[in-house]
Amino acid sequence: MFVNAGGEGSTEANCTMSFMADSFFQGGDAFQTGEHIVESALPVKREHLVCKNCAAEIEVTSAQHKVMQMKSTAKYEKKIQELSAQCQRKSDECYQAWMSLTAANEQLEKVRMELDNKLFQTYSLDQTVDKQAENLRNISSKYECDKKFWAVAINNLQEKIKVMKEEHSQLLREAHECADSIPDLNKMVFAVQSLVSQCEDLKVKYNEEHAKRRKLYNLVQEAKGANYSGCTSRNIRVFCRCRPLSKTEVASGHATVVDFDAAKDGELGILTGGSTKKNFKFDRVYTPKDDQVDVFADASPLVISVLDGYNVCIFAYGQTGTGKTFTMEGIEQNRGVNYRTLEELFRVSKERSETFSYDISVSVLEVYNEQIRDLLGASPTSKKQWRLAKTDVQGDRLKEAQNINRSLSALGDVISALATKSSHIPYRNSKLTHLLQDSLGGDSKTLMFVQISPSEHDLSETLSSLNFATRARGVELCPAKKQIDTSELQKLKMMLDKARQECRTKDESL
Ligand SMILES: Nc1ncnc2c1ncn2[C@@H]1O[C@H](COP(=O)(O)OP(=O)(O)OP(=O)(O)O)[C@@H](O)[C@H]1O
Repeated sequence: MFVNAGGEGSTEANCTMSFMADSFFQGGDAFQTGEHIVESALPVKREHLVCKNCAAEIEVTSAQHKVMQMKSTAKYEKKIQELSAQCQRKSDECYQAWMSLTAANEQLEKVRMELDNKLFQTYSLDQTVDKQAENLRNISSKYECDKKFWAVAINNLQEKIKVMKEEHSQLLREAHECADSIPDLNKMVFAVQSLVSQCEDLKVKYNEEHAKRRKLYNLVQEAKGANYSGCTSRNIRVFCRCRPLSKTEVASGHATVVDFDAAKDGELGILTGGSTKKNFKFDRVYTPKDDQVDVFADASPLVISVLDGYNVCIFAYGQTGTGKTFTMEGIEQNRGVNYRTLEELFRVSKERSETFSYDISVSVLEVYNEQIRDLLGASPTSKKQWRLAKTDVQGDRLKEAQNINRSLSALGDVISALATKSSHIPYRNSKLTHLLQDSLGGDSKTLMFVQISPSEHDLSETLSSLNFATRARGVELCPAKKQIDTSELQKLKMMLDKARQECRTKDESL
């Protein structure tokens, strides 16, 4: 039996075993070719081995088997050593290779990152380039549009210039023709200049005539005032107005104490008790039946005086509840003097707008307890506080009455001083007279409405008001001697008509 440990084996069918060294067993020098293992004659323990090639069972002794195993083990150990050394070498090589591979990978990674950066930069640059290209395209298309627009504009302008040049030449031709057709242009210019200066003269004369007319008109107005009072120089006119009996007064059966029989002549009588009657005379007397239109018809000439440059003052005086507000302010459906005066001012100033220009401003003031308040400039809150101040303070009624009396007595003093032509007029004694300084006396005109109640219950107040009004009307100012006769009035009227006629002629010639 043979153990074929590798290549070809020989076949022997005896008990002698011949082990051929096999090149397969490297380092297997324990098995020399031709080496024989002889069995001893002693009975030995035998073991069976199985051929790996042919699966034949081989019988060997234990010693043989041991030798075989030892040799084989040595051989394998040597082989293992060689393989371990080889393995170590390969491991080292692997390690070296791995190290260089890692380095290469790192290098590669770096290169890859650089490449990414470059790519990113390239991408950004691409985008910038795209944007720039887009901008360029926009600019270029705008430029194209502008170019077209300006080309059209230039064409139009060229056309216009052409037309203008033609017109210019046409005008030049016409100018030459005109110059040829007017032999003496200088003479015409001179004539026009002299006409202009004549016109200027006429304007000056017109203004002079207008001023004269204004003076004459004023004289007539004063003369009219004199008609009622018999005086020429009076500048305070007094209109008396009596309100109707109120519903309460009628219901309470109050009797009327005012007699209006001679009201048309500016006279009224007050029944003071029994058959006694006290008479008063004013420039006008209005009965309860006279309305706002009647009242303003008489007041409106003063408006003309304002526009002629006079200071004018219109005020209402009288006991509480007698109609001062009604006369001055009126009610919404039936406006009083204030509104109608402003309306008239604007109407006349518009009528005169070609000759004169007027600046009109309005202020509304309240004089209360010797304090002046601008009603147009006041805010609603302060107005409310003002009203509270009027009513809340203790003893305010007394103070109010004292102040009203002070104002009225100061007004009376001013009027007296004016009437007596005193060198000192006490305007500063009250806020009211101070405020009215420019409108009382001097070249100013004053109209006072004295308001009265018809009721017998107000008799004493009515008499007091009428007495004050009579004083104010300036009895002392116009002594009876200074009466104007009708012939003088007639003369003034004729002068006024003449001036008017002259003005009209001048107007027409202008
Ligand atoms: N001529 C008139 N015709 C009809 N009603 C009148 C006339 N005058 C005054 N009244 C009425 O009499 C009342 C009192 O008038 P008004 O308020 O004008 O008086 P006043 O003098 O201003 O009062 P106060 O001094 O208290 O302010 C009002 O209701 C008003 O409408």
